[in-house]
Amino acid sequence: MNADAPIPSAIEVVGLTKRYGAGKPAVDNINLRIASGSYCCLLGPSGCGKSTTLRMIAGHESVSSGDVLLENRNITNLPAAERGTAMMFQSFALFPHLSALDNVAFSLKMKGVDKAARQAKAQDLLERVAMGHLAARKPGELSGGQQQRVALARALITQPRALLLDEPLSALDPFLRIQMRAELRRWQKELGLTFIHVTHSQEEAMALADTMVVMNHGIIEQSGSPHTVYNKPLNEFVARFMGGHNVIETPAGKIGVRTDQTRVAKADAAHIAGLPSIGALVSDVEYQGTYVLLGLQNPNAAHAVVSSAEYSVMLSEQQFAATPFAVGDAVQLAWTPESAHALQA
Ligand SMILES: Nc1ncnc2c1ncn2[C@@H]1O[C@H](COP(=O)(O)OP(=O)(O)OP(=O)(O)O)[C@@H](O)[C@H]1O
Repeated sequence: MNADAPIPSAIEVVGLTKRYGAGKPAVDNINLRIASGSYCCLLGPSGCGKSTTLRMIAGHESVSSGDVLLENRNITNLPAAERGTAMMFQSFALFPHLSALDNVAFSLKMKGVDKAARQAKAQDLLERVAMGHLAARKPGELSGGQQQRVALARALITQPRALLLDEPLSALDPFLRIQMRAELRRWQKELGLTFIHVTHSQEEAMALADTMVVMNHGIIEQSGSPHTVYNKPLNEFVARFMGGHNVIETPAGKIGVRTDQTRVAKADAAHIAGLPSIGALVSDVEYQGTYVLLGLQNPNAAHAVVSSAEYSVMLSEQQFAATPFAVGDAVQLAWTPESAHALQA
C-alpha cells in the first residue's frame, strides 16, 4: 500500500445536525472523519451532544440535516439493523432471563438463523472474550466485567464494521473500570474494528483513544490525538476541560501553560527574572504523594469572587522540600516561551 495514501475513513459525518425544538441545535453542523480500525472517543461535558451524535450514527436518532457515511456508503436513512454498526450501552442492556449464550445469539434468532448455527456462533464469540465457560449463566449470575464481555460478544455477532459504545464503563466500580478499559483497548486492536466510544471522562479518553473529539454546546472544539489535544489545546475551553493547564491573560492574549511546566518563585526571587511572569498569592498547598499541588490566586481579583484557585502549579516533592511555600505567600508565576502556547479567542 502506498504509505502516503490517506487512511480510509470508516465513519464520516458531514454537516450533521440535530434539532430537538426551537433554539440552538443539540448537534450543530459537525464534520468528522474517523479512520478505519481506530479508537475514537467523543468527549465533553454533560449535554454537549456526544450521545446524540453517537445515536445518529447508530440510527437510533433521526438526523435533522447532514449525512452519515460508513465506508463511503450513505447510511443516514437506513434502519439501525441495516447500517453495519452495532451499539453497546452503559447498562449493557442484557436480557435478564436469558443465558449469556442466548443473549449473544439473540439477534441471529431474530434473523431466523437456525438454533444450532446461532448457538455455535455465539459460543465462538463468548470464547473470544474469555467467557465460553460461563455461557449458561444468566446476567444476574455474572460480575459487571463479565456482563460487559457478554455485551461485547452480543454486539459483535452481527459482524459490524464499527462498534459504538455509549459510556460503556460508567456502571462499573472505579477499579474494574480501569481493568475493563484495558480490555476494551485490547479487543479493539485484536479485532481491528473501528470503535466510537462516548465518555465524559478525560482520563478514560486519554487512555483509550487514537483520536479524541472534544465537544461543547453541540460543536466540535478540537479533535486530534490525546497527545496533541492535551499539549496543544486550541482554546480556553479545551485547556480548562482537559485540565492540567493554567490559562493566563497576557497583553498578547490568553495562553495555556501546563501546570507542571509553570514555574513559581517567591515574589522577591531574582532567578526567574527575564521570563514572562505574573504575581499571585498561594491559596492552597496540597500534598499528593509524589508531588505537591499549589493553588494560587490573582492578587488583584475581588475577594468576593475568589472561591477556588485560579492557577495551579505542580511541584515534585524534592522541589517543594528545597523551596517550601505556605498559604498567603506572595509569589511570581513564570513560564518559558517554549512552554506557552496561544489560545484562540
Ligand atoms: N430526546 C430529546 N428531546 C429533547 N432534547 C434532548 C433529547 N435528547 C437530548 N436532548 C438535549 O440535547 C442536548 C444534547 O444531549 P446529549 O444527550 O447528546 O448530551 P451528552 O453530551 O451525551 O450528555 P450526557 O453526558 O449528560 O449524556 C442536551 O441539551 C439535551 O437536553
